[in-house]
Amino acid sequence: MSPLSHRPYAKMNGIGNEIVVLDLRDLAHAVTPAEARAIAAREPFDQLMVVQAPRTAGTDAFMRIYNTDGSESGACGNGTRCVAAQLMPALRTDRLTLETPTSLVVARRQGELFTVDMGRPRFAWNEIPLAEAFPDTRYIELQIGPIDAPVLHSPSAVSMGNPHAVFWVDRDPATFDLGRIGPLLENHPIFPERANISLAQVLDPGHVRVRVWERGAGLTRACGSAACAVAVAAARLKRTGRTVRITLPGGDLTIDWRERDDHVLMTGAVELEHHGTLDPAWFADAA
Ligand SMILES: N[C@@H](CCC[C@H](N)C(=O)O)C(=O)O
Repeated sequence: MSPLSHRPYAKMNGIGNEIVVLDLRDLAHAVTPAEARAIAAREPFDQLMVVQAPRTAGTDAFMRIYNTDGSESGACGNGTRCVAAQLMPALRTDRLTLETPTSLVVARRQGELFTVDMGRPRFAWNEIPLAEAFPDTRYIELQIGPIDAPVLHSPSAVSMGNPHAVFWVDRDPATFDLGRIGPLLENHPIFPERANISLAQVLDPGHVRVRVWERGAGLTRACGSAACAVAVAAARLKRTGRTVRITLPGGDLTIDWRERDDHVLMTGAVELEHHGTLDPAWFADAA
């Protein structure tokens, strides 16, 4: 029987980003991609946040992030807020330091809102990563559609601990068929580790409307790291200031790209949908 059998989980969302939080702090088990996919098939999520016992002094927990397709991500802003909402009451704190395989993330609570320090954005082509050297990633050479009338072109590329491409559009992102275009761009050879794809419409210097196709998960109602990527890319292009409201289909996030230390802070709400228990039958084919 899978060690995950009968484990309780929390189904949550971060402004519509569907998140399952699985607390395995008392169980030494590395969730496999097949197990993540098995859970996604019965309790659909955009990300599965697996919380494990802390590995480093000064941290509160270790965390791994799985997409619907079983792949792992280096960052998940909305999921981190959900993990914070689950752990903070039990640990009797409003501030947590969470370790992932690639970074340390600090989360704070202020009333109903959770702020996650997503760290520093990275803009170098090989850190995003891109398959070719681009000296300036504010716009990269990439387009889809007819060569003389592309549907989308010249995205900004950013790493927020995971790869993002941001296409600037001048009408409501909902009017694009992102469900069709998203997979083509996610898997474009220019992104050797695939990419999260955002369409962003700057409404004014303090407000951007965004729609996201997530790597490994598809169309989503929200993506926190994409909101951060859009905010820093827009500020780099001087299209916005460093503090912006990002409106996603599921709701709003406030992103503050702090001048003092270059860190990106993401603030928003979370919602608990229900609690559940992992059924042993789900893992019958996930060995
Ligand atoms: N929804 C997340 C980002 C999820 C990770 C992404 N699909 C990837 O593979 O990088 C967020 O809120 O940041």
